[in-house]
Amino acid sequence: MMHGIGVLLINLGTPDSAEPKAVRKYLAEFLSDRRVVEIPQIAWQPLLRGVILRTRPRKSAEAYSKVWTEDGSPLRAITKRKAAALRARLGDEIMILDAMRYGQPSIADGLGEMLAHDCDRILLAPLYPQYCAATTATANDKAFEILSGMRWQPAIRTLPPYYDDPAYIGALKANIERQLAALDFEPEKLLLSFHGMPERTRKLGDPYYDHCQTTARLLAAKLSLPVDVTFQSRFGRAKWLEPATDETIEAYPRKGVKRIAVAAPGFSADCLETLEELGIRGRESFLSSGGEKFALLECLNDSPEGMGLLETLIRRELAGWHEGA
Ligand SMILES: C=CC1=C(C)c2cc3[nH]c(cc4nc(cc5[nH]c(cc1n2)c(C)c5CCC(=O)O)C(CCC(=O)O)=C4C)c(C)c3C=C
Ligand SMILES: [Fe+2]
Ligand SMILES: [Fe+2]
Repeated sequence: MMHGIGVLLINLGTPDSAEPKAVRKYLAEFLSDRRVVEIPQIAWQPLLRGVILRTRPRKSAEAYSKVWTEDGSPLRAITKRKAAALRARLGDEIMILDAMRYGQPSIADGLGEMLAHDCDRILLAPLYPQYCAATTATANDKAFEILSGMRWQPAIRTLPPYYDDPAYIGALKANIERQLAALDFEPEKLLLSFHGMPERTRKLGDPYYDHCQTTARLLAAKLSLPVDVTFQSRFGRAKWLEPATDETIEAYPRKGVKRIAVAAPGFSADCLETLEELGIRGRESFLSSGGEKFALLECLNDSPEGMGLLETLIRRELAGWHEGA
């Protein structure tokens, strides 16, 4: 082999433990990212330090503790499993590592390990199907920030968003249909819930909202049950993308929809936002408002469909770098 090739799978990040102290550290890093909160720092930092970091860590820690596993944070454990499964598919000539934009394992450590193993060509793969500056761009920014200190940089490629890729839509369809077939009831509706962002970010030109709508439209055309699209995880008082997942779920029974399945196609791995917000709080709110049957479907994770997709995407981006790709 003439060139060392590295693939860095990057996901959002997660605290090191479900303790308030670890959650506070994570939130401080996450919410100080100017790509995530687009309020001038002079106005934002006092609010963050004064109010948010005094109250939210305890609340979020409680939520994290409900979904924490033996392998730690679901997001981190699943992303790690994805890397291992991709290694098995691509072979050990290529160095495949997982990293988190916030927290551990860090992008700096991942890149450091690749450079120590003479990788001179590195594919950065932020695992977000829909582009958002608050997720995709900040992951790449972090990697380039680290490279900015190097005299001799590796060559870099970045994985493009894949929100309309037939391989992605096909993987979602297969994964969702497999799970629907295994339910003990027939849902009247499939809710597709995407993570939200401020409406202002959309007005400023971020394509995320349109990417989500395109994914949903292409997927819905391949499924046989009616689909709704909503946005979850609203944070703060500003207007976020609508309609809101929580309000939609609560209103269904009143409108005669009593059996639903919920999927979160924008998340490459299950995490706090799917397992706790949808799977626990969403379920409770649906059932207590008169709903009868509720199922949260798993994300692509390291399922056969999810790994088939990831292998397709990564091989495509390695073309010309790796012969056998
Ligand atoms: C404050 C603004 C936030 C924006 C903008 C935002 C965009 C965004 N986030 C994801 C994916 C994930 N977010 C997760 C957790 C999470 N998100 C925010 C805030 C914003 N997200 C917070 C404060 C948190 C932490 C938990 C909490 O206290 O509520 C996660 C899960 C992390 C985990 O550990 O499991 C994911 C994944 C996307 C795709 C996105 C862009 C639209
Ligand atoms: Fe988020
Ligand atoms: Fe090779």
